[in-house]
Amino acid sequence: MFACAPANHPTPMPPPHRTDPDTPATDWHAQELLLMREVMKLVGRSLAPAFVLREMLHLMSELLGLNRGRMVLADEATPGTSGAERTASVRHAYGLTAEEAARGVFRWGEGITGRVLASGLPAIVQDVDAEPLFLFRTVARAQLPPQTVAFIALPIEVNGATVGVLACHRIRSRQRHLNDDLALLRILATLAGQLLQLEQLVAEERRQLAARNQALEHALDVGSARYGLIGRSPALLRALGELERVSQSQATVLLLGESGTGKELFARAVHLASGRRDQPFIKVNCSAIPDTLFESELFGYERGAFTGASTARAGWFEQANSGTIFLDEIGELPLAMQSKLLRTLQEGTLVRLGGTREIRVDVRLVAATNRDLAREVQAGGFRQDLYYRLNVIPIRLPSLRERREDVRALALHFVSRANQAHQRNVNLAPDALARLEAHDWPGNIRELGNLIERLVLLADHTLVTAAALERFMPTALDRAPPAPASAPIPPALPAAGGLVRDYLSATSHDAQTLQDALTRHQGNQSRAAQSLGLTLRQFGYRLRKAGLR
Ligand SMILES: Nc1ncnc2c1ncn2[C@@H]1O[C@H](COP(=O)(O)OP(=O)(O)OP(=O)(O)O)[C@@H](O)[C@H]1O
Repeated sequence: MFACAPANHPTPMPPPHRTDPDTPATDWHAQELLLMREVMKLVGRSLAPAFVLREMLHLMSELLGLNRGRMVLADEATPGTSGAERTASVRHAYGLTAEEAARGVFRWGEGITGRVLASGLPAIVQDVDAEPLFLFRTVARAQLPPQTVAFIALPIEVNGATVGVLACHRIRSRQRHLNDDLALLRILATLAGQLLQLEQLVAEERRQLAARNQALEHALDVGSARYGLIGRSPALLRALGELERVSQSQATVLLLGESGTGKELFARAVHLASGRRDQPFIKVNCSAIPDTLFESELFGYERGAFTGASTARAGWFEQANSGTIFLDEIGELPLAMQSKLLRTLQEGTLVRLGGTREIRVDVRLVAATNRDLAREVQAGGFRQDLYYRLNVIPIRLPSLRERREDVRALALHFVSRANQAHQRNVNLAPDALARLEAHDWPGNIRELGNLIERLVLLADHTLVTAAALERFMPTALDRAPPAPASAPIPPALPAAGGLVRDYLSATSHDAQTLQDALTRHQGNQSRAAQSLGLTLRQFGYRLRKAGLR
């Protein structure tokens, strides 16, 4: 007979039977204590429920004759599964074959096990043969002893919800009271629930740690392994992949891309990813050096090479020895210097200005340009042989338009950088981030970085919404076309003695002119300086004087 009894009113049991197979002298109380002691020892040894629960079922059988014990636990509900469709399966068992355990799957409400799952109440079947609801699904009748077999099933609860069933068979007629079994099984079911709850907590904690770990790994990835390059767009990762493939070789890398796409950061990444990472990285902006100074800047000079050369000086190439030299805007290199550069690249030697001695240098060249060098070659402005030499490994850097997915990450990166620099606490609202993402960014990352810096300094509220952002967004007016990439360097700076610049008043340009030049060139200081006929250094000095930097 099947009975679903509330926890504190177990079904009354028949008196012990004479045909009890147990030894009359069995001290059940001692057996129970032994079982509890062993189970507690197991818990102390391992909190892994799989191990403890299986051993618990084993001890139930060995010490108390509660056979074919099993834990039937709720299966993960797939989204949209209704209550009635939920299932539970045998997860831990003792005395069942693998096939029997595999058959033990029950829907909520199905058979005795399903009813315990659905009601949360214990069930005692005094005689499985007399109970129409008994399914014999897991263990066929033929596999059970021929005597009258009882079945006990108790709910396992976690946080007040039924998550499974602890069940077993026993010969009904034994010396030992069924009520005693029920009382003990209750304790074991409670313990099982606590172990499962603990397992859930550990799994949740582990999930949180894994997520945190992933976030930290991501930060590390972004911060160091990926050389400070923010972004995960396929276009950026493709360029980065190409970079990493060639970084170990000594070949010259030519970085191609619009202004502000991160060519300098990439050049540093080539250096950092190579075996030269502990050696110098020297950056030379070719557009900031007047023609007359190129040779002495790049290759150095000997004492007395020109008026004012009172001591010898090593040029950038020598200073970059064993490391990497980054020639930015290489399209600006005058033809005469192109030949000298080619010779140094081919022969690995240089001669200082005013000297005769050949100096050996081991330098890896990374060059960058936003010009179409092939066209320059056709137009006669760039040496073909140097072009071929430089173009061994061209890497094209995507514009920000081509990797809008990165705009958010970049914007947040710049916000945090500017907040730190200016001790502010400005944040971007989701609609502001969406607005930034929708913009075309003709000035690329530099333009985005500059906008965020202005915003952090000037925003009225700490949370910047799309509406508040609007006044900072570049207008058509700001988008005066940048100076043509092939514009000649303005004929400012006639050099005395070929190498010493003329004096130019430090107040030669007012703040507004400097700011306008910067705006016209999307914050690119080299180009802004160039457009005013200043060197980068002169421009920087004037910016500082005008309080703009
Ligand atoms: N992927 C990136 N992650 C973070 N910051 C970036 C990234 N790319 C560029 N930047 C930042 O954007 C600004 C412009 O980058 P960079 O100076 O390297 O551009 P560029 O292509 O060399 O420009 P130009 O050709 O005008 O010299 C810099 O402040 C740089 O730190």
